[in-house]
Amino acid sequence: MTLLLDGKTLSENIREEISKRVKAITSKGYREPTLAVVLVGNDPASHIYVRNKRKACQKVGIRSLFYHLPENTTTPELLDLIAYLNSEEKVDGILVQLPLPEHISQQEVILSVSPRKDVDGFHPENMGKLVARIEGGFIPCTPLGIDLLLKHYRIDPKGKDVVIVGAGFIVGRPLALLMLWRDATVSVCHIHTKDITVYTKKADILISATGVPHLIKGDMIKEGAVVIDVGISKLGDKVVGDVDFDSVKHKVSAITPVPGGVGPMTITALLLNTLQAYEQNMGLKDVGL
Ligand SMILES: Nc1nc2c(c(=O)[nH]1)N[C@@H](CN(C=O)c1ccc(C(=O)N[C@@H](CCC(=O)O)C(=O)O)cc1)CN2
Repeated sequence: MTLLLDGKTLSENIREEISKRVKAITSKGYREPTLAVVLVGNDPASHIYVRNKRKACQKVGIRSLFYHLPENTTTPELLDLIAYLNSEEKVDGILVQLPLPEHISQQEVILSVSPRKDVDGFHPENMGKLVARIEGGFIPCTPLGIDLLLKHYRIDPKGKDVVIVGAGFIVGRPLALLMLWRDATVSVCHIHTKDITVYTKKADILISATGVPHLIKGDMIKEGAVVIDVGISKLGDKVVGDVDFDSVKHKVSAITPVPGGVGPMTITALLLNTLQAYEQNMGLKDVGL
């Protein structure tokens, strides 16, 4: 029997716990946690993600401040806004929705966010903590969401062959570091990999994050593997993942659906990171809370 790794239900349960924690803290007279969400331009998918993130914040008692800047915003203008948000004591977390318009330097923007408010975990200081296995940094949201999903279903990457298809900055690279932290043997396939099937067929845990609809077919997978699908694409009016679910589902021991798998876990991880930023900013652990 194939196990469906249900990110939607797990997310709802974790969000309920976050909500309780926020209520417990604010009922003692502390201000609410605050996330600044920055969106530049009019990418329709980004608008939807930002709206969903803000809705999720509202539901658990996190205040979100929304900064929507026009498409022609310059890098210095965006850096000015981030400098202001860095200096604002009452802003705990800063999220700059990606992708940014091409004329903006993503690298400069990522470097400008204070590592203490970097709830996306993209700043080199947080990535460095991931490399060095230092607790207390921020882990990027999709890798953290996948880690939580695996833990919940008691799928331990330790000693397993984990194959990641896609070496992007948001998912593939930080996920490889996190799976190494969990003591997996990690392979990362990317656009220049000669034959990804050589790798996918060996995977105990296969994670695909390419955005290429139905790239992964049943004949590319080992019997009994765990398959995690990070891709989200539109085929007509249907939302599909990187994995050809129908040809894969009978061959695997566990699989995430799209939608309802990794996507909701990404947003839940953002809420957890924001709560962590808030608790660190307010020194709540120091006062025994
Ligand atoms: N600053 C960031 N930008 C981006 C990130 C990120 O982590 N930080 N990740 C992606 C997009 N993303 C969040 O921003 C994201 C994508 C998808 C989902 C989601 O819940 N998907 C649903 C399906 C949605 C649909 O029907 O279209 C699902 O899988 O169930 C959440 C977050 C790029 N940018």
